[in-house]
Amino acid sequence: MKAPYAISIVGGGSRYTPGILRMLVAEKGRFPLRKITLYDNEAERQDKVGAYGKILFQEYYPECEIIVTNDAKTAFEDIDFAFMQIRAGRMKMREMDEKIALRHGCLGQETCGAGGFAYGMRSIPAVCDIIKDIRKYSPEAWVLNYSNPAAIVAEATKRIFKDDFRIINICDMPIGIMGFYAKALGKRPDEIEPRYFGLNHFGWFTQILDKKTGEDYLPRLHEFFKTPMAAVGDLHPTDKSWMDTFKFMSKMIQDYEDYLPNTYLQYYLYPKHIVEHEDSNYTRANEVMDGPEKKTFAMLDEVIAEGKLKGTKYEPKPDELADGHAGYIVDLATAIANNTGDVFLCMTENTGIISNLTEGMMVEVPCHVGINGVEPLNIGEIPTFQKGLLENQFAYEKLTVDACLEGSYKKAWNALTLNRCVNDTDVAKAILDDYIEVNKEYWPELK
Ligand SMILES: NC(=O)c1ccc[n+]([C@@H]2O[C@H](COP(=O)([O-])OP(=O)(O)OC[C@H]3O[C@@H](n4cnc5c(N)ncnc54)[C@H](O)[C@@H]3O)[C@@H](O)[C@H]2O)c1
Ligand SMILES: O=P(O)(O)OC[C@H]1O[C@H](O[C@H]2[C@H](O)[C@@H](O)[C@@H](O)O[C@@H]2CO)[C@H](O)[C@@H](O)[C@@H]1O
Ligand SMILES: [Mn+2]
Repeated sequence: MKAPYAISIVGGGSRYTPGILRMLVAEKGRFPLRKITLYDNEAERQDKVGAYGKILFQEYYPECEIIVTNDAKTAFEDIDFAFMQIRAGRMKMREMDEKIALRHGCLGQETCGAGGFAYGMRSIPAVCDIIKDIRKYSPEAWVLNYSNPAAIVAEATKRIFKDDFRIINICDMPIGIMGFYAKALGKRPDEIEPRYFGLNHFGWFTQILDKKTGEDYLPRLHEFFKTPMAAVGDLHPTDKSWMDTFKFMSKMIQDYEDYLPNTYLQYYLYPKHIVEHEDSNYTRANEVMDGPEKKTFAMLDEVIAEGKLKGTKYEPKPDELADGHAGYIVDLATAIANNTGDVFLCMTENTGIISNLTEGMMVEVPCHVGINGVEPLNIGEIPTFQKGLLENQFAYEKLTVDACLEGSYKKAWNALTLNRCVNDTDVAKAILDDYIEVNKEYWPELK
């Protein structure tokens, strides 16, 4: 692999793609491209993103070719990287995932609880079929996957693409939280580094280290975030449900003295509280469709109508690039291409990294990343409380992948019963049967 690189963005119609394109322009010095291909199984939205991308690259990256396609061969031939961010079933199925669970009195969430189970059952075949295509045309391309639910996708890709070290599953939540910690510390995000363990969307920060002095800021942050208002204010100005999520972090920190929790642990440690505060007629999927998604595509329409970016209100400005989502995946690709060994949180097989957890679990831990892939830092033994939670969550994730790959109704039922957000045999069956009804075109048949 040599610069300038060729990359494919899989799920090119994603609302995150414009941000990634802007980040690639900004990082062309460290990570130069010769070709970028947008690939999607739908045309309408991707064509808009593609038209925006062509204007952006015409003005800021003329040396890089940009192609928009629904054809796998065109998308995956002769590429060095695939950035994957598909949503199997799109937002309409996310809405179903969330509302069906709530109808049964259980958490409805994109990647957690019963919602995450339904989403995982769709994502496994969709993501794995695409990776098979990528491997057909570019056997050594790096596959950097954001497609959720990343924990379940990581467990499935580990099994189906054994030892394929160029498939890396990642999440931007810890980096989003770290951005928040940095503000509270009065530091830049790149001045601090996490020590962390867990499964994806189910983990804990154990240290927040100053990269220069090695000082651990976790105790200071623990004290700071015990004050509810400190956990939000202008530290994370975003929409209501994210503000609520970051506010709730204070409650978790007051209740749990050890470590700093990933925000997603709220769903597993306080499922009753969360369900009581959900609106089963208007869930996060509705908020996203009415909010960020609508805003992004309105922006694209305006830019396309204008036919330019320079001199308009949408002209990309360097200080407006603070996009954790785009930054993370571009930084990761840059670390691989330049063999930097920088530390990223990635999902990787537990080969003794966490000595008292099941071998093979796809744990999310700090890894040095370079041209030979991820090299995890050792974690050692973890406390019984976290071990108990993680082993149960892993059993749920493993059974979900088993159910999908084997077409097993029983294992799907077992998985849902095990999930801390369901935790009841009869409720699990009722939810499963409702999900089967609406997922016929996405799930394998379960017998
Ligand atoms: N890992 C993380 O931390 C993280 C962070 C943010 C978003 N995400 C994930 O990124 C993905 C994209 O999010 P979004 O809100 O932009 O979703 P979206 O609804 O815009 O979908 C993205 C694109 O995927 C395409 N797609 C769906 N199935 C496909 C298939 N089989 N082949 C090719 N394309 C397909 C859709 O047509 C759509 O254009 C989701 O899975 C989301 O959960 C992950
Ligand atoms: O509810 P959504 O669709 O807005 O977000 C779901 C995703 O949330 C996390 O990603 C966040 C990120 O952590 C945050 O810092 C900011 O960048 O927004 C992102 C997307 O909204 C989570 O990591 C993803 O897995 C979820 O898909
Ligand atoms: Mn995530």
